Formats: sequence, structure tokens, C-alpha cells
Amino acid sequence: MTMSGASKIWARLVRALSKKSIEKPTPIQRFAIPLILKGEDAVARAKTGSGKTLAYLLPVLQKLFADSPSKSNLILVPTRELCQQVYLEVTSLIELCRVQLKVVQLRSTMSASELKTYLAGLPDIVVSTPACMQTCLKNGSLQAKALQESLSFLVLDEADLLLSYGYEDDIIALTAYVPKSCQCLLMSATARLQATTPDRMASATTTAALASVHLLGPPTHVDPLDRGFVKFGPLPQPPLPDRFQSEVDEGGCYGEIITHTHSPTRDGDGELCDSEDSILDAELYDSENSILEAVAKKLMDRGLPSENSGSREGRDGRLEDQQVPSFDVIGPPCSPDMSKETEEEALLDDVEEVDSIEEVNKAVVARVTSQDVIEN
Ligand SMILES: Nc1ncnc2c1ncn2[C@@H]1O[C@H](COP(=O)(O)OP(=O)(O)OP(=O)(O)O)[C@@H](O)[C@H]1O
Repeated sequence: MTMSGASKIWARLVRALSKKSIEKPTPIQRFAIPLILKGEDAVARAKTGSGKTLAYLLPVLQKLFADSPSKSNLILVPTRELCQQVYLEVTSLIELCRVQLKVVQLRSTMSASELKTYLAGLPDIVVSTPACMQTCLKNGSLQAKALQESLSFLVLDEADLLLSYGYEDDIIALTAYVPKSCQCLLMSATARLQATTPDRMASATTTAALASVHLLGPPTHVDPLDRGFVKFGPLPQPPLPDRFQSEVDEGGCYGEIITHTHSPTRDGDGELCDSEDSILDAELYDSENSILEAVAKKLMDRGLPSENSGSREGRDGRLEDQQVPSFDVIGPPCSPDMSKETEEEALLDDVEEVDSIEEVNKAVVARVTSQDVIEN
């Protein structure tokens, strides 16, 4: 499908949103939607109630509408209640779009035969807890091969909770079935993470980052002005995260950036270093008995690209053989001699220009078309 075709689908989604009285994207949606539509993996943090659910649901639906044959998408949430909440959000949007998609929510209370029925033919969207997915894989309700062949998006919603509720093992086990072509998104609430104790925070964030390293591969470069999203490029070696950075905008809207860089010499380039960084650094470097090595090993075993051997295969061929830009922001590239302040102003000016979901879409279409990366 061409992007103009995709635009028509967007109109349908925009109409559906308008029926829910949702006219303008929230900041996290402004940043997330274009990047996710471009095929980026993302780690997004923004405070509770900032619209993170739609930030990933809209691109997931958009791609689902455009994909033929249809792909499967997995949304992992920490609790049954959230499972129900996300399920209702998806089904109401789909209903308003007047399209037919199979969406299921899984519960651990379901019998194996119920689970099997729900998962027959692999639904378009599965909302589940990680534990329940593991059960399905173990009892054969879900065929690992089917998942590997069709998974288009893996979303870890409320990743901070997912990873502090003891789901780490389930998530790590699940990553073995995530194809390299799968787009992975981690969404979490900064406020909630900050409200927890330093130890828990370090542990959750580290695990989130590790999961993302495992699932996504770390980014090659990150710009400190990038608000809330990180582009993941080719996987350098060794695949171990060295450092996190965090940045919170004035209104706390975009939350933090998680980055994984591999060269300590990149640190201190005017990027923020706060106490949280130190905690995280300590946690990361002290990886002896952490899951870090296990994840790194799994990553290597999976044969993900090493050094700069190129981007991941298969994602519609869009990233193939491309020079992956070092980072992605909404806005034109800044000239090298532009001061930081001017750069920031340019970025924010550009964001201000995009003030409706339709406009975001137009902007994305323009950007994506100009890069000539989406073919079908
Ligand atoms: N662009 C928007 N305009 C108006 N309302 C919106 C917009 N996006 C989402 N909402 C509404 O805001 C409410 C909160 O959104 P949502 O649950 O996605 O927040 P969240 O960031 O995921 O919060 P949490 O971290 O608690 O899950 C929902 O009722 C949702 O329908």
C-alpha cells in the first residue's frame, strides 16, 4: 500500500478519534506517532494520563489497516484491569473505524481450550500479561512458530510496572519468539517510576533497558534534544548498554529518554548527568549476577547483526541498506554550528507547527516520502 493509501486510512482513524472528542495529539503522541509510523523502535516515558495508550495504538492500527496479509500485534500489560482497559480502547476505536479485526484479551483464569480458541488463527491484536502469554506458549495454545512468523509489534505497556511486578523472566523468555522484524515499543510512566525507591527504580529501569536492548538493539547515537524517543540503529558490539541519560522537559510532558551508548567517551557531551544516572550506571556496570549477561548472550545467540553490519532484516525492507541517521527529532536537521539554544528553539518551533493528528500524519507522509523508505 502506498502512503497516499495509508493517508486515507488515517482519515478514518481521525474520524473515529473525533467521535471520541479527541482532536489534538498530546505531546507524547506528537513525538511517538511519526516515529513509530516510520518503523522506529521506541522507549517512551511520559506521565500518567498523558495519552501513551493512543500514542502506540494509533500507529499499530494504522499499520494493521495497511498491512496485507494482516500481521499480529502483541500488547503486554501488567494487570488484568489494564488488559481490560487497553482491550476496550482498541475495540472502541476499531468499532468507530468500522473495520473488522480480531482482538482478544487473555486471562490466566482461562482454560487451555479457551485460550486455544481465542488464539486460533492468531488474532490481529492480543492483549495479555506476560505470564499468560508464557502459559499459552507452554501449553501449546499459541504456536511459537506462528508468533515468530507474524509478530509485527510488541508493546510493553506500563513497562515500569511490568518490570517491577516480577515479569522479567516471562518477558525475557518471550523475547526468544520475537522476530527481528518486529517493531518494539516500551511505554512507561515517569512519575510512577520516580515515586518508587531508588533500588526499585534502578532495577526496573535497568531491566526495561535490557529488555529493549535485547528486543531492539541499542541506538548508535542519541541527541540530547530528542524528547522522549530514541532511534535504535545497527547493533554495535559488545551489545551491552553502558549508560543511561535522562531528560525531562519543563512541563514534564515528554518524560525521560533511555539511551544505550557503547562508547563511554560519548558521555559528557553536554548531555544531562543527574543522580539517577549514577544509580543506573552503578547498576549497569555491576552486571555480574544480573540478567544483563544472559540477555547479551541470548542476543548474540540469536545472531543479531554485529558491529555495523546493517540494520535489522525484514522490516518491510525499509531499513535495509540504509544509512541509519544518528537520531530522529521532529524537525529539520540542525546545522553543525547552531547553538544548543537555537537548536532547541528550532525543535520546539517545529513541534508547535504540528498541532493536529492529521497534521502529524501529513508531516510524517512528507518526511517518509522524502526519504523514500516506504514502498508498500
Ligand atoms: N489526544 C488526546 N486528546 C484528548 N484526550 C486524550 C488524548 N489522548 C488520550 N486521551 C484520553 O486521555 C486519557 C488518558 O490516556 P491514557 O490512558 O492513554 O494515558 P496513559 O499515558 O496511558 O496513562 P497511564 O500511564 O495511566 O496508562 C484517556 O481517557 C484517553 O482517552
